[in-house]
Amino acid sequence: METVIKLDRISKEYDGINILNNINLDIKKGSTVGIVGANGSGKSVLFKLICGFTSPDSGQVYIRNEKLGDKVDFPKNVGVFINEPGYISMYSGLDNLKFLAGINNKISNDKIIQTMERVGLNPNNKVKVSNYSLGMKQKLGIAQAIMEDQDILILDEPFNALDYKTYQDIKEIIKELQKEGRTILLTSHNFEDIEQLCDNIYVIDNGNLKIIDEESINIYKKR
Ligand SMILES: Nc1ncnc2c1ncn2[C@@H]1O[C@H](COP(=O)(O)OP(=O)(O)OP(=O)(O)O)[C@@H](O)[C@H]1O
Repeated sequence: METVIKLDRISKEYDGINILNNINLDIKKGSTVGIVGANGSGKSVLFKLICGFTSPDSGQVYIRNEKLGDKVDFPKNVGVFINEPGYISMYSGLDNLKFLAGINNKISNDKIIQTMERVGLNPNNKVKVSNYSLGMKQKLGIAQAIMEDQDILILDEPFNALDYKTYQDIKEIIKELQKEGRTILLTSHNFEDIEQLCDNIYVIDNGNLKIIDEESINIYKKR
């Protein structure tokens, strides 16, 4: 299976502390990979390195065999969901997505509307995003990450602070995206979700990235 994300000996430190220490990672097309680790262990830093939002102190990130920082700083066709995504608060959800879609200008308004409906948002809802509930904002974030049919999805805590119904809805959407063959990188503080959704699970521990195998999985379930 083709490798779509490759981290080659990546190190990153902040304020003299090694957040990621010489890590390697190889993610195959169409797989779902979970990253777990304690608060502050470096999960978001890892995701930001893959999105090109920050650069490593050493090592290389390759997305679809293209080295970041060479010809491209930001990889193409990568959908990113980060916690508390920034929106234009006085715009409606639809207008926010239209604005964001205008950057690449590759999808129609119909596609945006369909994507909103897909994640359970009403495109005709004129409520400003500043008045959206947290769950609505999360759904809008997912819509933005998938609306251009991005084949790589970086989902940092997509289930955070959701009510049960919205949590289930977003989980179902992720399962559909898996069936569509998208490559997904996921974090969650709920190990059960990670276990249920992911083909491979890694933990960041003291700057090291280790795969969680069948033998060690019970240790993490208990945490
Ligand atoms: N821009 C930055 N400047 C300084 N320190 C940073 C920066 N970004 C991240 N860090 C530090 O890197 C460490 C890892 O942060 P990161 O956000 O990746 O943790 P995390 O594993 O995603 O945590 P959580 O589970 O709480 O979301 C933290 O100690 C954080 O303070």
